Amino acid sequence: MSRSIGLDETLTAYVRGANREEIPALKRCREETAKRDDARMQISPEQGAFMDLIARMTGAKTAVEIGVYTGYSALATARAMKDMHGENARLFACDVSADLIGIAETYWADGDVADVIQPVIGDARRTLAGLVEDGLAEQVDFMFVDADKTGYPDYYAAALTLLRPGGVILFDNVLWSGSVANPEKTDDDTEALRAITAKVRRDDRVHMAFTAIGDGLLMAMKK
Ligand SMILES: C[S@@+](CC[C@H](N)C(=O)[O-])C[C@H]1O[C@@H](n2cnc3c(N)ncnc32)[C@H](O)[C@@H]1O
Repeated sequence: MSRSIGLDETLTAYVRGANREEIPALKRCREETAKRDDARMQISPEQGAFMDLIARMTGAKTAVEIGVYTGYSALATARAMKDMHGENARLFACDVSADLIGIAETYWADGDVADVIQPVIGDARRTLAGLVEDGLAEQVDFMFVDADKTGYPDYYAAALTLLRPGGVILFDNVLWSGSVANPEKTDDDTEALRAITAKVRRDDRVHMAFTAIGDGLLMAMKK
């Protein structure tokens, strides 16, 4: 599991203690995922709390997540959505890995949100195009992008079609552990993250904020 960039252990503990306790299914997802070698892919509990609130602030009834991993962020989001809209909420949870979706589904069942999460296995570029074909243009309230960094520009283009006016998109990892501010880092992922930040910054179709929550969270609201 990740911790917010720049915070030491003491401040991280304070931030976690200042937030409300996770529901048991989120706690189990976090604790069991921590035993995996790739656990740093998971968002932090404070980012989960933040996403819960953004979902509530946008009144999210229809949402899309790209990059599920073991299901923590989708569970946090779907729980807020189901509290507001009951079984009418729908979160499309996209990942290339059927194995990971299978793990996530155990936590979603535990958190009583399996009925409002529709897992979609495959490359998210195709999944998003499919959602547009299925008539979801301008129907989506909230999107969270936390997958392959070089895909972010494509996900943003699709998001501008899918989001309703006032809908919000969050891009995770836009600080990339600080690499984006290091001119010596020119790998594809770092360059893609710089590019999406620059693109959103100059895009008149959205309001935006670049924040240092987690590993950097770029937020945009469609006008
Ligand atoms: C950083 S993890 C997501 C963490 C997750 N949001 C959480 O809360 O724990 C990134 C995920 O993106 C998935 N992924 C990578 N490339 C993808 C693609 N092109 N389409 C869909 N999912 C992808 C990976 O399989 C992985 O599970």
